[in-house]
Amino acid sequence: MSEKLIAPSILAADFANLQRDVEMINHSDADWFHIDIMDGVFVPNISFGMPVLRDIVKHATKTIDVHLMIVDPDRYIQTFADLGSDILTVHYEACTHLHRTLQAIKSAGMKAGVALNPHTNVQLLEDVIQDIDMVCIMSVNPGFGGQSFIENTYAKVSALKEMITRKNASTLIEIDGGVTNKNAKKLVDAGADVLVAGSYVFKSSNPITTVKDLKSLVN
Ligand SMILES: O=C(CO)[C@@H](O)[C@H](O)COP(=O)(O)O
Repeated sequence: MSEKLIAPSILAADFANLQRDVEMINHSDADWFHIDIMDGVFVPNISFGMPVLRDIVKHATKTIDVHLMIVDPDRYIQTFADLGSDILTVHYEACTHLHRTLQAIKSAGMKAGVALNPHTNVQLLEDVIQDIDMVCIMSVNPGFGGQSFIENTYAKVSALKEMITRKNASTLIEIDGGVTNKNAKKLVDAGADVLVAGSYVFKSSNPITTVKDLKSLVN
């Protein structure tokens, strides 16, 4: 079984102590930085943009996993590559020409991810799954941290895993929203490879221990 990865979501960090929180992730057992970019149009919230990402990248020593919750993401693919994103995830619901967008992300030197809102059926990816490096299944409605996990996610993960295996693809499955020690093992057992955790890590009394425990729970 391949190693399961933990990606703390910077959205739940203390933005007045951002360098401290970035260094904390550097020194933890976490694998990736998960960075949420929200435009206030695709989702009803605005997070932060390029200058903040640039400064995170300056201090981060791990993979930069950027999740774009924005309309018309094609406009910014090269910008996020230049800023140092390793993985760029766009929303299925925001892309008219998803195949073209995936090609553009890869041509810019990044891994290409596709995020699915809770209402979006995984079967819609059947014809492009071999072109996708990672599918991010949203287990909350995107836009805010600290929401409750949607239970139907387990069934989506199993269905997607079945498709990936059947198509002989090497796509990773990432889960984003409401991840805690209560659902992590069940998600991995269903086929998840990467767990994004925001509030559960940053609002805990000892984030380093929380990440360590989460990591060992799923490996
Ligand atoms: O994309 C999002 C929210 O839209 C997530 O990345 C959240 O940041 C996860 O936060 P928690 O649910 O773990 O607090």
